Amino acid sequence: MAQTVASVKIGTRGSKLALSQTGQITEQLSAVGGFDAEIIPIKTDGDVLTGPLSQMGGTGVFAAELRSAVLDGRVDVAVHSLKDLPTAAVPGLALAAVPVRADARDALCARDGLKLSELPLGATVGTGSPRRAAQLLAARADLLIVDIRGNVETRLGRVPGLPGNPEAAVVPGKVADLDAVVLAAAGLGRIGRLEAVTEFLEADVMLPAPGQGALALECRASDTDLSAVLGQSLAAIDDTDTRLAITAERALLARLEAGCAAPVGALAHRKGSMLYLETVVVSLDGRRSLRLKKATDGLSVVGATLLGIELAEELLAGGAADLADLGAKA
Ligand SMILES: NCc1[nH]cc(CCC(=O)O)c1CC(=O)O
Repeated sequence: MAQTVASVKIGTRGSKLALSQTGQITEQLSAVGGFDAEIIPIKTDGDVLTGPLSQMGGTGVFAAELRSAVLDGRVDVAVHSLKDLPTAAVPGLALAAVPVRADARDALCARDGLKLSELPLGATVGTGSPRRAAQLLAARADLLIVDIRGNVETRLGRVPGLPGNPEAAVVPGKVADLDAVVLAAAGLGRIGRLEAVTEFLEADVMLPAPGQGALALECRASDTDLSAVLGQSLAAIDDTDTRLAITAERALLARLEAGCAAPVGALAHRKGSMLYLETVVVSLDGRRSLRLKKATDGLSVVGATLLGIELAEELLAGGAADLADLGAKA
């Protein structure tokens, strides 16, 4: 490289959350140095279309356009939220880095500082996620789940009085009509809205989506020019434990052939010489669930993958497919 500084194009969705996480990652990559970085927002169908997520072809819409931008050279690297990245491998793309995971938990953001157990009978809780809805109903059958979508701030805006919400008068026509919403703690942290959280939901109440809280950097698999410039930086931000955990979670999801709307939670973590994976499948009404946990001492990508596949097969043997439509996209 001698004295030349190459410019690396980093692709991201254009939402505030995506821009903020991409900005943070770009700073970490640049700290290792040797290149200039340019952040390029890519519009995705998920950003443009409105209406229920379930009618837009699933979460894959968020990732597909970013992925084609990498493949056709509009950008060199894409920064994805890992939980929005379909598990099927895309020829020509490589998972270049998985940075250390942020808080994987879901978080309740309720009016008046209320916790889940303190919400009044029949309280309204907003979420567009069947996984969150089913687990909320499993904990509190009386809740009224309201299907909402939109970006993180729009969702927070549905709950009156949350710290950081704009004054009601500033957003005419927007009603704060819900008792609570549930969002990923990681996303709230990345846009500086953690003070809206009234309760972090632990794994026994709500298991997160596979990959939640983690990011993925994807680049062209055969781009040797890029790896010469960026290889060291990518290696520096890659986190082995996070890679193992998300590998197990995603192998489970892939083996279940679970669609984006499947009420499946999964969370893995390494502790000492073991990798643990916990999973739950819940019927949409929250009445029936199957929860399993398994560990391996195979601390490798292969070991993690096998752990995910084996736990998925135990779920299927236990009747997971009778509890819920695992392939559900709607
Ligand atoms: N489905 C949207 C989405 N994709 C990634 C995050 C942020 C958290 C993360 O990186 O896992 C969110 C928002 C949310 O679920 O609250």
